[in-house]
Amino acid sequence: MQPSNGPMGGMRDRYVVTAAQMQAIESRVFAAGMPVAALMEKVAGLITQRVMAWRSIAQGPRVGILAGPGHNGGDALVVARELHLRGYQVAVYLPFERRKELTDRHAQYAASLGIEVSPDLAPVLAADWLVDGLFGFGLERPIEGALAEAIDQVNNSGKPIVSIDLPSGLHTDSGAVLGKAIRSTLTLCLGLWKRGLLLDRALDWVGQAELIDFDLPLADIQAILGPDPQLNRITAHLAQLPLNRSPATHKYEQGHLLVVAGSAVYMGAAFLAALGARSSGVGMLTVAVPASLKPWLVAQIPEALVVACPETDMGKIARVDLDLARYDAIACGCGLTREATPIVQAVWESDRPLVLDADGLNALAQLGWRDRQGPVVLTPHWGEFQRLFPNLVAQTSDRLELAQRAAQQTGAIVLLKGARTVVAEPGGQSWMVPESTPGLARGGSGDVLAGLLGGLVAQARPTALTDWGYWAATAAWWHAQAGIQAVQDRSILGVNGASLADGLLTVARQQTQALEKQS
Ligand SMILES: NC(=O)C1=CN([C@@H]2O[C@H](COP(=O)(O)OP(=O)(O)OC[C@H]3O[C@@H](n4cnc5c(N)ncnc54)[C@H](O)[C@@H]3O)[C@@H](O)[C@H]2O)[C@@H](O)CC1
Ligand SMILES: Nc1ncnc2c1ncn2[C@@H]1O[C@H](COP(=O)(O)OP(=O)(O)O)[C@@H](O)[C@H]1O
Ligand SMILES: [K+]
Repeated sequence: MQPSNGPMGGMRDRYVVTAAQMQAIESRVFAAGMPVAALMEKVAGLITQRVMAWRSIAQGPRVGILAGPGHNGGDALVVARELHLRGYQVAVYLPFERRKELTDRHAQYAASLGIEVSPDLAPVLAADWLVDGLFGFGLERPIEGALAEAIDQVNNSGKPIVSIDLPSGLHTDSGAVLGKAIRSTLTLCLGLWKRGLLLDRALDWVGQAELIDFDLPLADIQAILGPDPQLNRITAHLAQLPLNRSPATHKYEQGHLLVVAGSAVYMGAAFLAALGARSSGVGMLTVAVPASLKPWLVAQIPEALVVACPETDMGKIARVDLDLARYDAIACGCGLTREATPIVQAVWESDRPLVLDADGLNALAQLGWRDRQGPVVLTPHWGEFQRLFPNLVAQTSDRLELAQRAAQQTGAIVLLKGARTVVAEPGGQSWMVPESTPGLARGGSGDVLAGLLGGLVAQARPTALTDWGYWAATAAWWHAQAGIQAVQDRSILGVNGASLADGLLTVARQQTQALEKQS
């Protein structure tokens, strides 16, 4: 699942940069003596290798190259030259009179080899596949006019497109479309992951994304991002799963999670949260549900201790008569219905670590934020987030920034669910989940995550807030990987509680095997 680009690939894979940070890192490399032209050759050589593996001459002999005025265009022109020398039929679209010097020289040399280089788009549109090297992280202003029309034609051509660094027209930091953008099939991000590529709003443009690791020195990366970067892309390398277990351990040492969930209307939510919790490996699982649900739930998940709570006429939990101090963590909210306020108040008053999801969040939006003794993890989807933080939503649409501001404002860990889930903790650390599947976009997926997260923190018992953020991000990563696994096993239609639970265990096994290989 991980891009494996050299022995250090896994290490660089975790970093996420803005355009300014990338520029600063590259400047250090150039200042240290690496010639710009030499780096361009190296990078374009790696891109060439990758695109040749993607489309061989037999699969697509005619290649159209879109080249811009800056070094993204320079990279593209070197790729054009290399593909030409290897026997592809290459045509270059270069619609800019003014170009950076290095780019200009590559354009000249490509033309001297007999490659068709022109401001005419037609030859490029006749190709089998395209390489987009119009703009990289240097895009400064919206794409308009003739170039915007050309991008429309390219997108409407339906040809497979590989973008160099990022789809031209996407803002490197925000992932927003600046006027017009190329819709890529494959994006080869150069050196370090650009922030904008990992945000939901960019996904329809990015296509499949891969990192081309060109060996940026870790010292230069860390000089700009710090030794312990604020923003991390969470991957298999970072996820410390499954949790260590001492041979002499017993069930209470492995964490005790209380799940408070379910109602007559939303019975399944309690079961799905319990499934997620069970797959986390938690030592003891107690599930508090309305009394009438107990026989059914026990039959579904016999290893859970199911507690029958007094219920209202409508089949909702009336109160939770439990000594909450006994639990290592509480996951509350799945399927409680909108009348969950007294339940949320009760768990809020305990000092136990609390994961609040679904109706727990809706109740919190009604109650308003009050300080609490124990740590809180909020796991909203976009709708719940808007209800909880209308003031923040009015300020920005950047999901990562929103999660960060919400964490700062409340002191909670905020896990904002989406196609690419983001996690932020109040101290400023945040995490982006880089891979997932739209197979997870169906009712119930989030309940499994809430249980999984609860089970994980009940075992890991983090203390520092950064560790809380890390474990929340790990749960989100694990859940997304399980979704990907479930799609592989059961098709995109087959992601459900059972296949997700199976997927969680498969991912845990893969992690164990990867660790064994390393040691
Ligand atoms: N040169 C090197 O050695 C390396 C180059 N890389 C490549 O260099 C790229 C960054 O290069 P640059 O800084 O030259 O930036 P770009 O190639 O992204 O483009 C910047 C150029 O486009 C112009 N421009 C910006 N917005 C425009 C618009 N809307 N309409 C028309 N012109 C516009 C700017 O004035 C500038 O000339 C990276 O994305 C990557 O592809 C590196 O990633 C790897 C190392
Ligand atoms: N398009 C998508 N791609 C990847 N993951 C998705 C997508 N849509 C939803 N998800 C994931 O599925 C889960 C849905 O959770 P949620 O919205 O709470 O649904 P529910 O309450 O019905 O379980 C979240 O973990 C979210 O990140
Ligand atoms: K590009």
